[in-house]
Amino acid sequence: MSDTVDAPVIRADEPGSFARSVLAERHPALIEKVRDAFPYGPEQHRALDALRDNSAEGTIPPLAPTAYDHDRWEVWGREHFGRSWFDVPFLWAESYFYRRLLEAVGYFADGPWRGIDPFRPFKQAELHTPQAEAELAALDDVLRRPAGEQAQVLVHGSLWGNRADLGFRLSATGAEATGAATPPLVADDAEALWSLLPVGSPATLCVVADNAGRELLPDLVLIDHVLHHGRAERVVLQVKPYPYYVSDATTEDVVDCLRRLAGAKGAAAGVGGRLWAALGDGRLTVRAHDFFRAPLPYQEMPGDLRREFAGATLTVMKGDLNYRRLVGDRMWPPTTSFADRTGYFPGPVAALRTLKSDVIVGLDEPTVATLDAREDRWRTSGAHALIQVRG
Ligand SMILES: O=P(O)(O)OC[C@H]1O[C@](O)(CO)[C@@H](O)[C@@H]1O
Repeated sequence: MSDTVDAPVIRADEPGSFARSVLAERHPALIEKVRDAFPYGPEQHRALDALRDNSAEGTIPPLAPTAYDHDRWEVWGREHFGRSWFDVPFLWAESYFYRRLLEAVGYFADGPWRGIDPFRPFKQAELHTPQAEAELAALDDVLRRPAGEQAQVLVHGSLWGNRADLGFRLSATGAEATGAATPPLVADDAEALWSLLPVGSPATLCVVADNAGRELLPDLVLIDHVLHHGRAERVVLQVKPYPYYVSDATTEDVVDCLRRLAGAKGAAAGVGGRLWAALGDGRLTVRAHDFFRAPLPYQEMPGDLRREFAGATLTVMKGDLNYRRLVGDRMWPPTTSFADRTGYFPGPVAALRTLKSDVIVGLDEPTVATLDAREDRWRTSGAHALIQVRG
């Protein structure tokens, strides 16, 4: 690890970079989308204007001393307050932007808007699109196939479901946005993943969720498969403790997805019913550890979370943000070993991720050469995906 540990931390200081486009283009667009989705009052409009102006040109302000979780952000932000949003680590800047956005809409304040998820309308809409309907209907066929085939299809469903996040679609176009074809994976350790969960083993699977809506539905179907076919005795689903990165799943989103499944027709309803029962008898647990909304890499996870991961037979990290936090949000040479980068992780870990930011490790030379030769934006377009495992 030592030869690559100095890979540059990703920041948005370079005009034209992906990180810059997220802060300078996606964030203002998101503010307007949230503003339009709710009948907010003048105070919230003023706060949203202030956030829009500040995050475009200003320096990063600390939270007010009376703010919810002020003390924690004082520590997390010590080195960054007073600097430009573009000069601090990209991971930190995005995370703090979402914290400020919640503040602007009154999420933490006493009053009627307390606890109202500003992204909920978008997440809910996703559950009722024709695509979601078709994906649920397709389960009638998929769940009749042999178990091994189901496993293969469902892990890919969960993987490509990650392409569906709203933040990404705020700027993606064409195939990137609609999620048309799915090319071969740039790394595919699916076999290693399933070998860690043999049928009949008393495994505990931990799934660190990413997006709600059209990603969480296939995640839940995959979890049902694992429990139903005896590949794990217990599953822990980790979600965010509050709304984050537009579409990240919270407990409320899990409940919405379970209701959607249970209320569907055919095989999907069976999945919903089994998962509902699994929550009732403790085979499935939902947790929302506070660290999941920290602007930090997993290498800095607290002891209780470390122990929790250590107790799992396998932890599956879903999505791009979890990948950045898992391997470190740096410009690693793409052939850097995934096993080395995740060597600190306290147990076997798998990443299921579509490529939506600059970070990438664990590729072989020929794959990198082919991608570089064919596409300018293969790291960020969302058109490619990977399954990587460290056993
Ligand atoms: O939902 P995912 O897969 O974690 O993707 C989130 C990604 O979207 C972005 O926030 C950009 O919108 C990336 O910076 C981030 O890694």
